[in-house]
Amino acid sequence: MTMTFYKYQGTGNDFIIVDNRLKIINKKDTKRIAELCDRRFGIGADGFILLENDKISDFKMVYYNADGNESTMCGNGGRCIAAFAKFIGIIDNETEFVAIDGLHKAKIENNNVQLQMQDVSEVETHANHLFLDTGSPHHVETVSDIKSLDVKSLGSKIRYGQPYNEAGSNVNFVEQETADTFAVRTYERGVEDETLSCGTGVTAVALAMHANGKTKSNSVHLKTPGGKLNVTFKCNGEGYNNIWLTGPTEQVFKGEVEW
Ligand SMILES: N[C@@H](CCC[C@H](N)C(=O)O)C(=O)O
Repeated sequence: MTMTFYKYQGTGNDFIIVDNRLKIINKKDTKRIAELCDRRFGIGADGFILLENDKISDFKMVYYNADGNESTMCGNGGRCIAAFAKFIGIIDNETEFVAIDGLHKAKIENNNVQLQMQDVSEVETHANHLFLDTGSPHHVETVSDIKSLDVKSLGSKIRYGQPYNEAGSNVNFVEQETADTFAVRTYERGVEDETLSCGTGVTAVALAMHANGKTKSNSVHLKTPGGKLNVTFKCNGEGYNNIWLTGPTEQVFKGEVEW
């Protein structure tokens, strides 16, 4: 069967997106998803996303990591699928859709997409890092000289180490630049490498840096290797709500491939 796909990127985090409203895809074929995400033998992407019908919201987002396994929430993918939903005409400039972690609102202005993230009830503070779940699990560690860090090797040790083990965590390294600006590099589980940007990752970094007092601002700028993102939020004592992730998205190309 020939499948039409669209390639999107959000600050360099790239995705294959397929309109699966007519249920054309056999979702159990995770081997084929991994092949399509392969950067040498396939289309190449950090993740594979299906847009499906939903009974209570505008559409459903189903997210797979580049390894072919369905995973938890993807923030940049959520921003890209909102732009795609507008492109195929099922929404206008505002939407509410469902993903694995629940309902998300999104607002689109030209190529810029704002995505509301789930509330975060707890930020765990440990001796050398913070840990929180922003729809996906994130380890956050402050470093100096972030540019020269070997993110793949350090990230993979943490991702497979205690207490995360096989289930794993995404790993974010962060260096403060100004009172409300942080440089971030992320090792993504399921890609098993550094990606150019991670939406749930920068959301985790913004909240963690507020929780540990490194910033007092509730509008935090995050500089990733793939571009700039912004996270705004309200602090409600222990946790955070009204969390919005904002940044650019782009449709890179459309293609056809055998499924
Ligand atoms: N790129 C994503 C995160 C995708 C999920 C992650 N790899 C995991 O398995 O936890 C983002 O933009 O949030």
